[in-house]
Amino acid sequence: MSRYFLPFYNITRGSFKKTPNSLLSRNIMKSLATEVQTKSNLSRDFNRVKDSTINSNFISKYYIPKQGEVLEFLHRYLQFPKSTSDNELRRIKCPNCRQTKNKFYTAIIDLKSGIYNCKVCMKKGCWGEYMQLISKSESYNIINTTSLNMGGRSTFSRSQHEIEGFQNELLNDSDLIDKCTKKYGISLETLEAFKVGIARYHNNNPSSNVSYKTDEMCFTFPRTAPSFDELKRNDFLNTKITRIKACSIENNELVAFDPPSFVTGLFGYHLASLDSEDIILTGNEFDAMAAYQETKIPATCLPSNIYQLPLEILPLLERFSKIYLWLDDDVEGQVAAEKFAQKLGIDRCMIVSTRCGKLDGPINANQAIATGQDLKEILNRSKPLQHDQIIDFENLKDAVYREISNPNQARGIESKDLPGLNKILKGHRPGEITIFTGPTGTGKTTILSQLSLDYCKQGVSTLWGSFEIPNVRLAKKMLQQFAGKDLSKDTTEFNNLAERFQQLPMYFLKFYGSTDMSTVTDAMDHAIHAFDVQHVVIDNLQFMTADQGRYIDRWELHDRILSSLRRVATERNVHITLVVHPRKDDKNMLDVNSIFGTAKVTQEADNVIILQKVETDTGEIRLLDIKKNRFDGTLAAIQIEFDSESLKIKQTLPPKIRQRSTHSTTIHDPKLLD
Ligand SMILES: Nc1ncnc2c1ncn2[C@@H]1O[C@H](COP(=O)(O)OP(=O)(O)OP(=O)(O)O)[C@@H](O)[C@H]1O
Repeated sequence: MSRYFLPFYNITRGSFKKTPNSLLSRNIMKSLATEVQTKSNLSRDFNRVKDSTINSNFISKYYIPKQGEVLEFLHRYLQFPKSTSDNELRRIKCPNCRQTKNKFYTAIIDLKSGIYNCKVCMKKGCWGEYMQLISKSESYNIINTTSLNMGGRSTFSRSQHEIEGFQNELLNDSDLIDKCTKKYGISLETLEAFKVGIARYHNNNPSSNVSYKTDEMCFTFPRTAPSFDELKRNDFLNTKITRIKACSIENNELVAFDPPSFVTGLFGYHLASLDSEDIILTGNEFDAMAAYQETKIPATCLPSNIYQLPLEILPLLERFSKIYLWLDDDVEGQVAAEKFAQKLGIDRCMIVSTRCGKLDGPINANQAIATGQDLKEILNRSKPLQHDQIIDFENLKDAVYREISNPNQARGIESKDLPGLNKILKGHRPGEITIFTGPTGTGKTTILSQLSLDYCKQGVSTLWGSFEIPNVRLAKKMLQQFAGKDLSKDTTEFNNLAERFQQLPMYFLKFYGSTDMSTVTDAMDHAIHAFDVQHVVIDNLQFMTADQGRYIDRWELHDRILSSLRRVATERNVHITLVVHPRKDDKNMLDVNSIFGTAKVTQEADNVIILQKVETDTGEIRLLDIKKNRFDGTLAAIQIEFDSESLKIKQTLPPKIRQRSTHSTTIHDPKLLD
């Protein structure tokens, strides 16, 4: 039966209704007529991102600017908007017209929607288009580990023929299919529809320490993407398998991606025919299958294991007028859902809360199906994200409950390498600024490299701005820390390690040495949009601003930079770690007043960490000394030891944490140094 004879469902009004036959055929003709158009738009958007480099700045046409965003952007990109009689409108230079003396400021932009139109060329455009035309993507200069030549195979490890056979392997294993039905509630038909299979793969999950040398039997979840190169029927969306995600059947920590380098594609994308208006986006494959099985709405999941919606995926979702974001109903899941809704356009996104207010309800679609819930009902109770405005407690209640019931997630990501740090700072939270200082050459970069890697392995997408040491040297240091040993003594493991390392959401700014802050801010903004960056490390303020501030005082320049970083941290909800050198004084121990700059530097910071180098009778020791902690005020120091094999620090055992009063002027009790 052709898909056009399937009943049309209308769930926008919260109910499933069969469409009458006459209307149905009209709808069919209409959708057939628009399909060719939809397909060519999809092809154009898809190819634009696929063929471009990592600098691409694709912005969804559904994206809605936040309050004040349009004006701020116009000022930042020196567009000098002119006022009009209407307070909501500004006259601007048209980004499409060729400008001549007589033709200036020919366009009008709406400050709320960002929609612009030009009275000379008659071009009308949305805010996303305007931003793309004005901000030059080449200037972003961001690279990932693949661009650093640390491996990066982007072709399959198996032949196309073998990959196509994975599905049959599963179909022949009735015990496993039985298990899927009993354990996950997923039927054979659903497994077949999503082309799920089985095959042996070795682990390349960077966050697990499990051996990656032996192959394990895994479920294979293919990612599919449109294929435009064949001259087939134009009313049909051809797709092809672009990447396989393999998850061990026995151990869910074991995950492999084939090819390891990112390739555009989504799980179950082939199930969304060209006339599909709606799609469900879930956290993982079993959630997507559960949602599709019960609601019959095409469903897909995030491409990797973390809350990241890469830029390359956005064009694939442009054709849907409604996107249900069905992520885990906890703090991390709902924060990610809100972020993705902004990126995809809040007016077409519905946020699904699986618990539907029930405190002990299921957390995701897979748990919901396993516990016999009505998934259609859960979907019907989804809500749109509110536009920026004042909200009452009723609207905040669910979020407050999620924070109370998930205190660990609310405290932030904990360091696995330095448990003592968690006892003091409690975790690494978005929206904060950490100032990190210490005497020259004592290991600031080394420690931040280790800590950022620690958080990144747990899914925190990270952007490094290394203005002092070249990216290749920093990445080499990080890879050694990732391996936990000196790779120069035995290079045989390099390829395997690089394959796992490049799965990390780790990005590097290509800027080096003195760089204008507005250029850095643009790149940061872009990385937050494109790679869902949650942690930015800037090493260091002095190198980034060297030779700048000729016309203003250097300290004033630093103050302005701190204000601008504060804005990014708060508005974009990212953690910014900034290395600031101390003033040149020869005091043995440093304190907050030793940090270079005015008091504003430490005032703007939520956390201040000082790497102390202390001479004792028994030799020199190093401490990580937390001097400011806005989260709960705990101040203490931990003693650390450096291992030159792994280039990592560890806390000396047993942890010697000494609580100190915030107002104490005593720096350290010498007994700490035993
Ligand atoms: N805790 C430590 N103890 C001893 N040596 C260390 C320690 N941490 C790092 N090192 C080594 O010291 C050297 C300098 O380290 P690193 O570049 O991290 O210091 P830094 O404080 O960032 O330097 P700078 O002040 O120049 O920015 C490196 O060779 C590194 O391997």
